[in-house]
Amino acid sequence: MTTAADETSVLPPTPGAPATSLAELQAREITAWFGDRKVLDRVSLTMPAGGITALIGPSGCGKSTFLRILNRMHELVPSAQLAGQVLLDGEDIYDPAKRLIDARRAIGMVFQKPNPFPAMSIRENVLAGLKLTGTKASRSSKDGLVESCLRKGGLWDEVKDRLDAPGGGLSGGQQQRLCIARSLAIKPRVLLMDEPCSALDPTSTRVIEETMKDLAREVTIVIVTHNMQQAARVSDQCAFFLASQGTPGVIVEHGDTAAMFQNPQDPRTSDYVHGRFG
Ligand SMILES: Nc1ncnc2c1ncn2[C@@H]1O[C@H](COP(=O)(O)OP(=O)(O)OP(=O)(O)O)[C@@H](O)[C@H]1O
Repeated sequence: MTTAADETSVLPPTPGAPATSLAELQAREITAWFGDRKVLDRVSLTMPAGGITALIGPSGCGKSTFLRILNRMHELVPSAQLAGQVLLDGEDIYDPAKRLIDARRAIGMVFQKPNPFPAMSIRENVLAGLKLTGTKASRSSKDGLVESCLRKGGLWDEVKDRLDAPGGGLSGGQQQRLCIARSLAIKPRVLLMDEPCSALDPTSTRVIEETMKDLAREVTIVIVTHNMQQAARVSDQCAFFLASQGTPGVIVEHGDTAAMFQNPQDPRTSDYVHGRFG
């Protein structure tokens, strides 16, 4: 179980630090186990800087596991093991010399179920990452951060007059956008989204999709989705995962989203994207 505290237990950016550049994320030969059960086998994927990569595939093929490996959340599971590399702009986040906290700071995560701190105000939710790490910031810089993150999360206009109202009082779609704003407050270079719209209605889903497209200008996005229309609408590239008959998950095919949907190279991809299984 992942909690909101996991999501925000990261260091805030250094005050006055320059804006970060777009980052490429590269997974190399990732193999993952839970206990002695191998669930991913030598999965490699480059997620381009400033692009939206969608991870698609049937239930149980390892998409969420792969996503959680991308910001070192897999290692929170006691039985979990891993081989391979995850390179953020060429530097392996699993290098023993690297700090876990730096990986979590650079690579944020938004979960399937919106998980704001319900009793905290909207403003406090956005600032939760700063607060948890005890970082001092002036009232005016916090105000600016709250506004910019809520704007980027596509929520500002709806909440600007009630920033002190509890986060738990927002609708599901608004709560998810609040979680996006909260993850942005620590200025991640990559944002991982695990089925972020699966608990939302179609209108909220479209608002989040528009928010994602805007965000991709400044943060690399990787999204797990079961919704093929959503993958087609939002992503630049797709990776199709499959774990056939108890074998570990692999990427069957990946590439430009339009090509994956219109002219897939593998018949299994064609069957999946056209809804013939999964
Ligand atoms: N904490 C865990 N402990 C043991 N096995 C796990 C754990 N989490 C996932 N698994 C197993 O790893 C495999 C991959 O699961 P994962 O959740 O990554 O798949 P998925 O493609 O994201 O599925 P879904 O689309 O249903 O979310 C599955 O067989 C699952 O049962």
